[in-house]
Amino acid sequence: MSVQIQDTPGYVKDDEVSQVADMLRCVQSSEGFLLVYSITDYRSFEYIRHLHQHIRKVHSDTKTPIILVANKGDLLHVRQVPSEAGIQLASELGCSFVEISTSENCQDVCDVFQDLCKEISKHQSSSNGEKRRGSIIPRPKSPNMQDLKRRFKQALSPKVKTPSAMA
Ligand SMILES: Nc1nc2c(ncn2[C@@H]2O[C@H](COP(=O)(O)OP(=O)(O)OP(=O)(O)O)[C@@H](O)[C@H]2O)c(=O)[nH]1
Repeated sequence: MSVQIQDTPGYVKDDEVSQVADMLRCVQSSEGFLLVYSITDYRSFEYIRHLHQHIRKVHSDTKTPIILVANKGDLLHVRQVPSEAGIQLASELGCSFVEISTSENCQDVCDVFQDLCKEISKHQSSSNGEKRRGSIIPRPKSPNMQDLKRRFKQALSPKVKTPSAMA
């Protein structure tokens, strides 16, 4: 699997038409999403719903992989967004949730990207499976051998014309 990562701007104003168009293009070409906010910035948390709506506009499939990521987990003394709020939002949006600190634990970052890749791969194989199932042409029923034998014998036997058939 090859991975291409696209970082989008933190905030995109709705009246910045070209920025919105750029973001929608990026969303369109993506197969999975990490929605990241900072636990020290309530505005970044609130903005997640907005980003999620943009994704849904483009990917109506509710199974498109999305992970909600709460970042800056090391800055607990200036926390504005409780973990519970993140968990609640993730459940509302139907996605998974993780709280990490990119500056303190780079393994967390690797893990979250790996988890997203796994979800994308699972999603791809399940949607490919659905496509395949939808395109299968039903196989003809296997012939009834007794019936075939009977018809074969009938075809070989000399035809006797009955009087009624002659009339
Ligand atoms: N303490 C701490 N600081 C962090 C963490 N992650 C990022 N930062 C800092 O937060 C600031 C913003 O980080 P960026 O990586 O520019 O964030 P961004 O999401 O790209 O921001 P946008 O440009 O708005 O998209 C930088 O000063 C980072 O060093 C973290 O986990 N802990």
